[in-house]
Amino acid sequence: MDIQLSGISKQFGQFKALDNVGLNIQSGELLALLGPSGSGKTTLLRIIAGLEHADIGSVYFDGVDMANTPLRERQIGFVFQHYALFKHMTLRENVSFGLRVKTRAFRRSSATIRARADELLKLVQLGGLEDRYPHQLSGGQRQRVALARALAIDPKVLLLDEPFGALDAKVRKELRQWLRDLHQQTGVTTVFVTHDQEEALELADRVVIMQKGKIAQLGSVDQVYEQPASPLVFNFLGDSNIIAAQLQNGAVYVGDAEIGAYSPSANIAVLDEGAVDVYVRPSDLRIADAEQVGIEVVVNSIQRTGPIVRAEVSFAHSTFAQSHSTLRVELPHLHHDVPRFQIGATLRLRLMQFSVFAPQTITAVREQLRAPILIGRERERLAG
Ligand SMILES: Nc1ncnc2c1ncn2[C@@H]1O[C@H](COP(=O)(O)OP(=O)(O)OP(=O)(O)O)[C@@H](O)[C@H]1O
Repeated sequence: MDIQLSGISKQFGQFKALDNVGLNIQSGELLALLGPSGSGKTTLLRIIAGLEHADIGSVYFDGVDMANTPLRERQIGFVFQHYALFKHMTLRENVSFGLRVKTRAFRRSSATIRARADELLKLVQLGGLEDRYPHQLSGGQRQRVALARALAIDPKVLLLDEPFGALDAKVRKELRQWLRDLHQQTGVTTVFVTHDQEEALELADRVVIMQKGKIAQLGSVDQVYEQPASPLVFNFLGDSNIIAAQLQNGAVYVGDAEIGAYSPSANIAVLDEGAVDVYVRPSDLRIADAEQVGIEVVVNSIQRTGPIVRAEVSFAHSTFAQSHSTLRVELPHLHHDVPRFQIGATLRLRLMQFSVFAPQTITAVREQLRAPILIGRERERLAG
């Protein structure tokens, strides 16, 4: 089933939680809603579900306006962060609950319901545990029961609100892969909310990045990662270094070094020549070969954490506007560049991939971020 959201706005008192959101969710798609806390993700999910009403705008399922369709008729499966399983019921009873409470006319026989519950428990890899109670399971197992229960009603849409939010990192990773496989088997249109960009990028077909009640960007995982439409999107999807640069004759310069051509992405207004900010991920910096253009830096520190080597470097030439600041570099520990990252060494770094945006004040950059970042840019703007 496809879902169309058209001009959705929602206000809580004076606060605009959603501001004219339009979105088409394709049938069978796995779509992630990602964004900073308070950006409106859960509100949007609740409006799709019919748990909340939009002040303005409409929700269509397969082209049908849902305005007058109550929640119970929308055939939606939900899973929330805190699995609300019934403690006094076995797993089989939990999963079959939605089928058992249907009105007599729609209820299937006890044997059919039992078989369906057992089949779903097998699907979520809990076959054999049908008679256990929730307290006898791990957190990850309980969350899988919650998913089986949501699937029991043969939902047309599955809405997941931070379904793995309360679980530890390792279990989350396992469940991600598992959810991806499950989605491939069931093909149910699925929308899930997450704070975790890695989770969104790994799981979703497409990602919606929300900012202050609006859609900051919508695209495939590759599109949003490789062609972020704004500094917020870039920062939100991973670590950033920000370097003050110049745009001249279609090329981008850091100091005297031409680091590459300026190729504006389709979704961003073309920038004027002059000062710009270059955004580059620590993992997109490598040592330049002799014939390649590079930015000269000095290695300040090196840290080895498992499979990743992290270095902090500063610009080598004090004439550079960026000379007071540092960049972070990340390399896989077996990478051939690693031995050359010695403290005090002077190296030339190339930017394998970068984005260019209009310069922002540091306050504006910080406001968008959840975590502090290291920034390469001139002092005056640092004060701004
Ligand atoms: N029932 C409500 N009454 C008043 N304000 C609300 C209500 N529900 C949500 N809000 C506000 O609307 C904004 C958006 O909330 P929402 O839960 O949609 O954000 P979110 O992006 O899901 O955030 P988080 O990631 O922290 O869950 C927040 O500022 C929140 O405080």
